[in-house]
Amino acid sequence: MMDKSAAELISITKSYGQSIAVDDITLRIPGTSYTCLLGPSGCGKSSTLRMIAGHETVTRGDILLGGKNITDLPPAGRGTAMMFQNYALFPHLSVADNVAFSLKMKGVEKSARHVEAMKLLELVDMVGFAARLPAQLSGGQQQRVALARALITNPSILLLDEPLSALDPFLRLRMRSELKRLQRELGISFIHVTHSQDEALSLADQVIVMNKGRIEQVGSAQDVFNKPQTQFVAQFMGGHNVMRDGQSYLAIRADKVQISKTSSKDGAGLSAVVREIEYLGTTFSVGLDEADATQASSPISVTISDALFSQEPLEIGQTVFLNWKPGDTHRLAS
Ligand SMILES: Nc1ncnc2c1ncn2[C@@H]1O[C@H](COP(=O)(O)OP(=O)(O)OP(=O)(O)O)[C@@H](O)[C@H]1O
Repeated sequence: MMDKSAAELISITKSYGQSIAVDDITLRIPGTSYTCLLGPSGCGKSSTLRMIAGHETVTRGDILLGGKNITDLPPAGRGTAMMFQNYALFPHLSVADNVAFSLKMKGVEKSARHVEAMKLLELVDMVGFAARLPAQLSGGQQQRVALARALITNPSILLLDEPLSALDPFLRLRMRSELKRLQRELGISFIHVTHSQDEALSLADQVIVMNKGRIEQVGSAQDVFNKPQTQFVAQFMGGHNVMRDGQSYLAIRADKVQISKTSSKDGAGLSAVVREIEYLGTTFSVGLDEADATQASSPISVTISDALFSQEPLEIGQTVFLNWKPGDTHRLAS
């Protein structure tokens, strides 16, 4: 039997008037998986999520969940639940009543919905806060309540729109592992929209990189980071240099480029001038310009360990030679 939490988007397009926000995307979300939709602002990731949730109509295409076509179903009839960026809790309702809200709408009797709400609050470790109002909670606690409220409908897919962006960096890391734990424990699929590369890489079984309403690349976190297929993905994921090689482009990770102060005997190595040195704690990031570029070329970024840099410190303005193993380069499609 088909996994209830597997979804398919088939040739989905979303237009707002004349402008196309999502342009004919086709996508498979495996069951019981954590998927991140990643891309810059305006690339269409929220529109895609809202179409899956049923909060936005689909201009063209079909959405299947567990093999069933849900394209034209109302949000509550889809088997999806959504958690919003601002949590959207009702300020005048207690935590328990917020969590139980959708059961009330379904006509579930008071004591039964209270029992369910407490179960969900236990799942997110918030039982002790059941009687409080949202205003009496921290941002992280409000978020847990919002999660409990979304999960009480027993969805096959939980949709999360920038769920961590309102939290401070410390809490963000904690909630990140919490989300992953919940997804595993519940055995459903999470689809999480983010513009943060770190967030997507650390959470997702499947990363979907979007750009201008289209999908640039789909793959595991490691694939998308180590084997970017396009210039956009290499540059957006960061940590890579994109270099022209004849008619095409190559990507190479910043930590795979070696800097030496002298050229090797066979004269190999790209001559470059050090323009910037940034200390990042355990590593140094060195920015360089190609010394004899015939045309405008983008700066090259090299990451070296703290230990290596200390052995042979570099100076701004110094000319050095860059080398890398051919096997570490990666040809880009465009
Ligand atoms: N309700 C709307 N009416 C008109 N245009 C819209 C509407 N919602 C989104 N858009 C446009 O559609 C495009 C995609 O927006 P969307 O919110 O899906 O992108 P996003 O990748 O989620 O961006 P962000 O990270 O900034 O939220 C943008 O150009 C946006 O201005």
